[in-house]
Amino acid sequence: MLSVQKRISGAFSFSGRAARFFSISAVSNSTKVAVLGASGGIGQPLSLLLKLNEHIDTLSLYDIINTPGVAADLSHINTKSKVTGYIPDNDGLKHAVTGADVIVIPAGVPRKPGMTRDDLFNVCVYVDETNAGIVKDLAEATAKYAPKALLAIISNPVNSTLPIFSETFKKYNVYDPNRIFGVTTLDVVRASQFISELKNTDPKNEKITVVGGHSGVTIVPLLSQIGHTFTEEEYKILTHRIQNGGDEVVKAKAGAGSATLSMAYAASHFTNALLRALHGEKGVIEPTYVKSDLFTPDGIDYFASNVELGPNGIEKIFPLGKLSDFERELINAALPQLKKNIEKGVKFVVG
Ligand SMILES: NC(=O)c1ccc[n+]([C@@H]2O[C@H](COP(=O)([O-])OP(=O)(O)OC[C@H]3O[C@@H](n4cnc5c(N)ncnc54)[C@H](O)[C@@H]3O)[C@@H](O)[C@H]2O)c1
Ligand SMILES: O=C(O)C[C@H](O)C(=O)O
Repeated sequence: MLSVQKRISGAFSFSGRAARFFSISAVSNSTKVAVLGASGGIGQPLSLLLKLNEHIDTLSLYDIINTPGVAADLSHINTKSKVTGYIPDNDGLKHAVTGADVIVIPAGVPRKPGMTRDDLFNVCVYVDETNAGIVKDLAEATAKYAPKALLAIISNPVNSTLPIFSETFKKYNVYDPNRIFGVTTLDVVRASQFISELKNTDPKNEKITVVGGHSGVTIVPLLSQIGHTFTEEEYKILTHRIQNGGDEVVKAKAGAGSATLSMAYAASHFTNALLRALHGEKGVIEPTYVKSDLFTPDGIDYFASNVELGPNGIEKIFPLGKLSDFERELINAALPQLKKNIEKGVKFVVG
């Protein structure tokens, strides 16, 4: 775990006549990141990107299949982190998460054409496992063996899987809402790319906040806040494309899954933001789906908005800021759907 203070005694020899001895104090940057679902379409490229991350000392890969091979392959890359692969045998999940500072979770089945993300909640793919069941099992293990880790949940439907994590942690009396994040970064990445295509700009300069949740109408890009002028038609087209970016990929992959490479990039970006904050960087702000009071009066306990990250997770949740009439309508359309998705996740654990 990070922040273990180590006292290091070292001998530094100088060439020539003098040889001097020093004793120094240093913070051990022993940072462990675990990926659960590491052999999958997202898990593998994400693990590759994390292998390149200088903040990470130990990369722990867990999946029900193939992780020894993925870990062996990645371990030949000449970056500093040590890679270990675990499968369920021999308490693999326990060992994979124990001591982790950050746990990233892309475990679960992806959509096929014609499905909604919500359909993934109940679809049985792995014998008798659904995404809801997979996430609950992983939440239980995490609550038992790594309750202090920062958690980044990618598994769909994110609007419901985050509440499953929260309710499971409550059952184990280890719930800290500041440490559990639903990853909505792909919506932000897409928004920036789609805007740059329309405006012929460099996407890296297109910073956009996407709020709400992570499915269809619950994805609300705040296009009025970015300093471009759009026609009403452009507003509608862009918003529709950002809300349905996932469907674009699912359709193009024609039954072979959903976004994996762009998602790995997005998850790597978000994980890096968590790590930067863990390592003491100030002012790290990312849109993410979290336990939030912004819409509590509407009966909604989770909402994505800009969040400032710190060493213990959420430092501050920012309000949405000034909205256009169009965006207010989008939020109004998002709330009932989000409420249903959240209730479904809570019910799955609480009954
Ligand atoms: N949040 C987002 O923006 C976003 C974006 C893209 C995909 N997703 C979601 O991410 C999930 C994974 O997508 P994918 O394309 O990588 O799917 P995939 O089928 O390629 O990979 C999923 C992996 O999870 C593993 N797995 C299954 N049960 C497990 C368990 N109990 N413990 C550990 N691992 C387990 C599988 O063995 C597989 O390797 C899907 O639910 C998908 O909808 C979310
Ligand atoms: O669309 C999906 O099912 C996967 C993911 O949520 C996405 O936005 O690409």
